[in-house]
Amino acid sequence: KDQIHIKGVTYTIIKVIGKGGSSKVYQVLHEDSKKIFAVKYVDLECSDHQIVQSYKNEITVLRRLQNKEPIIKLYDFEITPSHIYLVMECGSIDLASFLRKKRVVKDDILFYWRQMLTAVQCIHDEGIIHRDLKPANFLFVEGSLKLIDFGIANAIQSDKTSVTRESQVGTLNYMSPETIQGSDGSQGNGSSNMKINCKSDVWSLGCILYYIIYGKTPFQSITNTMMKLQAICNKDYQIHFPDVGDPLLTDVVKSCLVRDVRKRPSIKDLLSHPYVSSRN
Ligand SMILES: CN1CCC(Oc2ccc(-c3[nH]nc4cccc(OCC5CCCCC5)c34)cc2)CC1
Repeated sequence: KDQIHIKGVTYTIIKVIGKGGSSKVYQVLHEDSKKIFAVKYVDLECSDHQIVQSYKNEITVLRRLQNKEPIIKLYDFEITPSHIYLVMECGSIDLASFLRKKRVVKDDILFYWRQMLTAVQCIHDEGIIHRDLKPANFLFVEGSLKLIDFGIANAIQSDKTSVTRESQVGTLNYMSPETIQGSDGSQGNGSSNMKINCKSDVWSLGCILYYIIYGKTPFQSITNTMMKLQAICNKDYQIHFPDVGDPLLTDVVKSCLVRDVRKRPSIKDLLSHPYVSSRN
């Protein structure tokens, strides 16, 4: 049996959940407690100092956010010069895989939307902006959505070695216009103003909500990368919002996909939007 030893504790590998460049996520069994965990393994051999630091930053933030419900639990970790092991709670399925399998029932949309908003609000409250939010960053754990990562360290792809990889790593479909145009101050070329930069995550959340409602992201049909980027930034390119019989819901998704950052709502605004606040 393949086993992993972390801080002197033995875990038996059940299966590979996902693979990244230099990282893997396993579903493991903790022998003593017979509990299931997810172990994220990062090979630091061929990782430069920058990458090592990015993983350490991700761990620091993950530990700081441990008391927040919508953030994935970290139980233990081990950092050596050659590898990093993170023992985390194991979810049932990530949102990307879930949405590929089935459409969301309309009444569940509000439930998921509220949880995604509160999860992203947690990292914003810690001064973290993800800037690369997509369904694969959200995980179902006992029926509730939790944020798996904060966009600080490298991304993980789903382990579909056999099937063609529909992984969402590196997808541009959720990227905000200001991130594409580099006017969000992330390259230090402008205001590092938190209030404005948080809005990039609101755009991405809007793309996720759009995908949940309509089964595709707003610019998915534009396959040419350059054309896609231009359309995302082009104020004259109208995104269509077909009626789905819930004007409040279409109002929410429309408001997130406003290209003018100043006119785009904040997470706080979205949590007090009638769609969210007027229903139980
Ligand atoms: C395709 N198939 C995959 C297995 C399963 O989905 C998951 C199960 C557990 C998990 C997970 N739990 N704790 C986790 C802690 C960290 C990272 C995690 O995933 C990372 C990455 C895995 C690939 C998909 C994107 C997220 C973690 C995540 C997906 C069912 C669908």
